Amino acid sequence: MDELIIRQPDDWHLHLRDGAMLDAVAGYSARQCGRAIIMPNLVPPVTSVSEARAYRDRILAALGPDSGFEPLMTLYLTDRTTAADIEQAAADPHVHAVKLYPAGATTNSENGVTDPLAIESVLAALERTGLPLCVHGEVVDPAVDIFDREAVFIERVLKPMLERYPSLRVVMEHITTAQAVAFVRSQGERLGATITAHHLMFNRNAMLAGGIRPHYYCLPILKREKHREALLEAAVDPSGKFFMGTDSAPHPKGAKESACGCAGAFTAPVAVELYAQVFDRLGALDRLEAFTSLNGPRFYGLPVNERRLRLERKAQTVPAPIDCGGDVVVPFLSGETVDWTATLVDE
Ligand SMILES: NC(=O)N[C@@H](CC(=O)O)C(=O)O
Ligand SMILES: [Zn+2]
Ligand SMILES: [Zn+2]
Repeated sequence: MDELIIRQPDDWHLHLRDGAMLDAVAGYSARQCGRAIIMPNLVPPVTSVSEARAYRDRILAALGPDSGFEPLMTLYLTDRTTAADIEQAAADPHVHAVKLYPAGATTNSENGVTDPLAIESVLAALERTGLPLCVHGEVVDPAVDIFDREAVFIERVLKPMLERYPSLRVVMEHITTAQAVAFVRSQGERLGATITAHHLMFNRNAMLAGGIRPHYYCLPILKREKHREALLEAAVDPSGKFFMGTDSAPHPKGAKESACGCAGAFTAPVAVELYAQVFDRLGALDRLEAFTSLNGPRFYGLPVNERRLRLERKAQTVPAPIDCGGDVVVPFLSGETVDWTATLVDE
């Protein structure tokens, strides 16, 4: 197959940032995706419906009037979030989920939740309203090895949470382990998961063997090969529980190429192409559309997109570093070649 036309994908986990960075990066996602779940880990974080609405307006302004892109907003949970905040979020047409960052787990998570099982009234309100909880699923316990933090989170936090709140709807974001794949499979429809392109493509050798490559550093951290293999099986799984979430997370070049580099891979410029390459090499292009464009809308209770995206087997070079207000952002795999080229089909 050298050409394939699929329903327009959505990105169920995306960081667009703010200000000059937002202006520089937003167009890359809008060129491919119809909608995206917008992560709220700005500085300061997006914690209220009014802040989410204002952020949504800034995203739409950055894109201009003809983008057709719909930002699906989320609220950042803190120790101070109330059940009333959740009721208000659930009633708002632009807020589609709330995000749980265990405090200290990842980039801009300092204001996150200290003890996820302690926010009982918030979890009860989520269960009552049906608003999904998106989770960065890693424990922050310094005694737990960084490569085990996701698997330990499932045992210590996610399992008890799903038992206590049997109707709570949860998306385990950016899963990276065989344990996460098995756990998502073991639960009913109310638990879904997103998978990034970079976790499907690479194991931790890509980051650490033959030199340390900071652009491969993201959280949860890349794992060993057997985990990547489990993710590949999940991505092509007919269950519909796994869907595309790029976790495209731009940072200034200097913050990544540093003695203490920050976590995040900016994959948006070629996101769908990277997934296409993965599915193609698995001989599973026929499963791509379900993963990129059908499973996510089903989980979130939204219609599928009407537009179509054309994928051609036409090699392209991943863009050079992008200028944004004096800083530079380096796309993941910048300067390297990908096998596919995606273009939106005109309506
Ligand atoms: N994934 C990352 O490594 N970084 C994300 C935060 C996150 O999604 O955990 C970021 O905001 O930079
Ligand atoms: Zn995360
Ligand atoms: Zn993220």
